[in-house]
Amino acid sequence: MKEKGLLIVLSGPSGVGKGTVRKAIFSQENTKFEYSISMTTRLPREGEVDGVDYFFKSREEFESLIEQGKLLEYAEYVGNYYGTPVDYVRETMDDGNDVFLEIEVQGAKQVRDKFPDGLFIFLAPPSLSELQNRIVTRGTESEELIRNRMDTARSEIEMMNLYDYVVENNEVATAVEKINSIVQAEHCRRERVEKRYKKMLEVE
Ligand SMILES: Nc1ncnc2c1ncn2[C@@H]1O[C@H](COP(=O)(O)OP(=O)(O)OP(=O)(O)O)[C@@H](O)[C@H]1O
Ligand SMILES: Nc1nc2c(ncn2[C@@H]2O[C@H](COP(=O)(O)O)[C@@H](O)[C@H]2O)c(=O)[nH]1
Repeated sequence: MKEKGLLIVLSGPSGVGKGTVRKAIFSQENTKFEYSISMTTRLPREGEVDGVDYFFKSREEFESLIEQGKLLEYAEYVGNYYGTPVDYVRETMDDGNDVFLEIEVQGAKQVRDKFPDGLFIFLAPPSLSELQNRIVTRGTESEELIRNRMDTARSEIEMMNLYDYVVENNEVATAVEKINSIVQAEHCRRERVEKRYKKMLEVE
């Protein structure tokens, strides 16, 4: 039987650099992860493409997906819904491929409840002032939304002790290297456990 893929969850406050780090990971030639494109009711930002950055949905469409049980997790974040399509995640893992989710903290908590053996990584900012500086510099949010996202960030940072790993995003390349090593180490750990388990079953 095929080994199941690993579920990798990258989470952290808005503006910390999750998208930047994820894009850097996926731009590596040897990346073997599959990225799960989320659904959202947020309007596309300039340059964002439906089916690439997100699947953009109306509130009615999103609520219907919730009712049909089509989402692995979802959250209402600063006035919009965001969620992960469950079929894509399960099918990809069943095919033996690792799935990479880039989601906010409430959603990560729901995934943890459903997939306790997933790999949960919290991307942390060097400081709150640098976090604010990054959201402001990105230039995509109004002043009010920046305030809301920063308020939410404080409570999100308090949740970082629930994660398997915390990676500080000081330099993008260093954060990417750390995440690669964490995933590699997790694969090795699982292989070792699997071998011991098979050996034990052979003996008895
Ligand atoms: N290590 C870094 N050093 C300096 N700037 C960074 C770093 N990582 C990301 N940034 C910048 O910070 C801003 C926010 O990054 P990004 O959009 O990737 O964050 P995010 O966590 O995905 O945000 P959101 O959750 O709102 O989607 C961008 O302008 C990005 O270029
Ligand atoms: N719970 C989920 N959160 C998600 C998902 N996809 C993205 N996100 C997170 O939402 C915030 C805001 O995103 P933005 O694109 O509007 O800046 C950010 O933290 C994303 O990581 C998802 O499927 N579920």
